[in-house]
Amino acid sequence: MTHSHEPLLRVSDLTMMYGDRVGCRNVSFELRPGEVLGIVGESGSGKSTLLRSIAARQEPTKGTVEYHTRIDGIRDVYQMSEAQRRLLMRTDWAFVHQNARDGLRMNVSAGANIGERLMAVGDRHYGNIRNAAENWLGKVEIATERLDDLPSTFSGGMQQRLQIARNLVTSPRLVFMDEPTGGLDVSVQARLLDLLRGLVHDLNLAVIIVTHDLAVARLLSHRLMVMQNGQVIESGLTDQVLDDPQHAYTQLLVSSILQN
Ligand SMILES: Nc1ncnc2c1ncn2[C@@H]1O[C@H](COP(=O)(O)OP(=O)(O)OP(=O)(O)O)[C@@H](O)[C@H]1O
Repeated sequence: MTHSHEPLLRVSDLTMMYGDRVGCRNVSFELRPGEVLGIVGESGSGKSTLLRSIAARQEPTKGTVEYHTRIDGIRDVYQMSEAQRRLLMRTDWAFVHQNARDGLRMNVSAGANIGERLMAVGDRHYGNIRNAAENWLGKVEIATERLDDLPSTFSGGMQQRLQIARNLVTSPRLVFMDEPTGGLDVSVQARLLDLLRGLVHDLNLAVIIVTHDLAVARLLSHRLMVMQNGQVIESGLTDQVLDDPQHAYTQLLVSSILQN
């Protein structure tokens, strides 16, 4: 069991180069259980590169990502075997994509999308799996009578909520989110944000969320990292960073939002 004073995740000196081009450079931070970290910055600043490198989706050029696993204690995720890393990614970790289609299987039912992740961790009891799927549809505010429908018959907001249910059914402790409300109508975004905030709080999830939307960052994150040209130029408590930005770039980012 992880004690709350121990970090769940430790990222040290993470650098990702694409040839000569910097994706992200020298990023270090720790994340505790239940903590929500927002990564903000303009397009091309390295947010997605950093997220992918932390989430074991793209091996960095340099640096380490250590995670406090339930079974083996602290492990460097890039030193794990492929099988161990895959297991981690579909049990204790989750990844919510901006485009729900990237995180769902569109040719199987909503219920199967949720159940599949449970089966991947060894659950074989059909009744239990169906109950869990129904339960999770309810939690993400989708009518349970839609259990056997294909995700392609869902609205964009419903697909995103289904993706969240599929991700959370295995009770992960760390969730990566890449612009989870991007591409949705403003009213749909607000409802989704509300739902996410409730789930993150109720399930005590640690989250790393990439967003270019400072309002989303403010609502969900405890702490913020501001990126520019692949580097973290400012970090701190969300309210501190947004209300009293120290770096000129952060000041510009905050004031440009306020003017809109
Ligand atoms: N697969 C790739 N190959 C080469 N260069 C890449 C690749 N992915 C990203 N980059 C470069 O790395 C830098 C950071 O890009 P990244 O996509 O991480 O930024 P971002 O902040 O997530 O941007 P956005 O908000 O537009 O998604 C950019 O200069 C980009 O051109």
